[in-house]
Amino acid sequence: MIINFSKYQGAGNDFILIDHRDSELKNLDNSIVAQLCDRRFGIGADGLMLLKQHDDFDFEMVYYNADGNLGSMCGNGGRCIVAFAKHLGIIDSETNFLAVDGPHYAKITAKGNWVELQMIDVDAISKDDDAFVLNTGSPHYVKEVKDLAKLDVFSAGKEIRNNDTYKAAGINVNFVEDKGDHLFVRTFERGVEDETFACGTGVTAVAMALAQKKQPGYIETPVEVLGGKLQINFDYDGDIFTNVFLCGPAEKVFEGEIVL
Ligand SMILES: N[C@@H](CCC[C@H](N)C(=O)O)C(=O)O
Repeated sequence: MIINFSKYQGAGNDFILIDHRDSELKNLDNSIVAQLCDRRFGIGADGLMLLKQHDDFDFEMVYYNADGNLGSMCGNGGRCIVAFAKHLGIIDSETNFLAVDGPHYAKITAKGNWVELQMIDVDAISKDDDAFVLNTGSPHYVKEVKDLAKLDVFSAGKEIRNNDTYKAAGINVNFVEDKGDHLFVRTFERGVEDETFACGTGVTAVAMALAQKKQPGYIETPVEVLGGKLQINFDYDGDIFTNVFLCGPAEKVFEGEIVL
């Protein structure tokens, strides 16, 4: 069986995308996903997505982490699958699609490769010592640090992700340094079990956690990640974050065929 795929990246968070609408591919074994995402024995990616037909939405997004397991919501993956849907001619510049955490609206701006994805509303942020814990479609731990460029994010993130509190369900671990006019964020991702170049639900969680220090209102948060720049916009009334948009580039890198 030959399966066509496209490789996309959003701020360096990279994904294999497969149009599953009339694909011969019925079920995707977890071990095959893990092998395709492997950077030495496969195509290489932080995750894999299937674009599926859906009766009530433009399409459905099914997301697997690089370890082969079905993941929770992936923000950068969501932005990339919107660009993929546009490439396939399924949508024009706006879409409503379904993901694991519910319906999402997104728009592609005139610049072409810039995708603004609406994320779920968030009304709960808890504390773990001096860190914040919240769910933006995926679970996130957010810790402010100094001199983030020098931090060993792999070791520090791995230790938190595997401590007694988080080991069973796992968590994505974000470290943030406030640079004044923007935030610098680095993330150890559950399911990749490594630092990635960007995490969309992660930077969204970071922007919300740090917005608690600000006056309520409409807040725009520019973020620098290892793979580029993202921006998070939302309304914050002091308790709840609504109209949340994750904005950034989503670009096709190459396409090819998988022989299964
Ligand atoms: N890279 C993602 C997050 C993907 C989900 C995550 N690894 C998990 O299952 O916890 C993003 O851009 O949000």
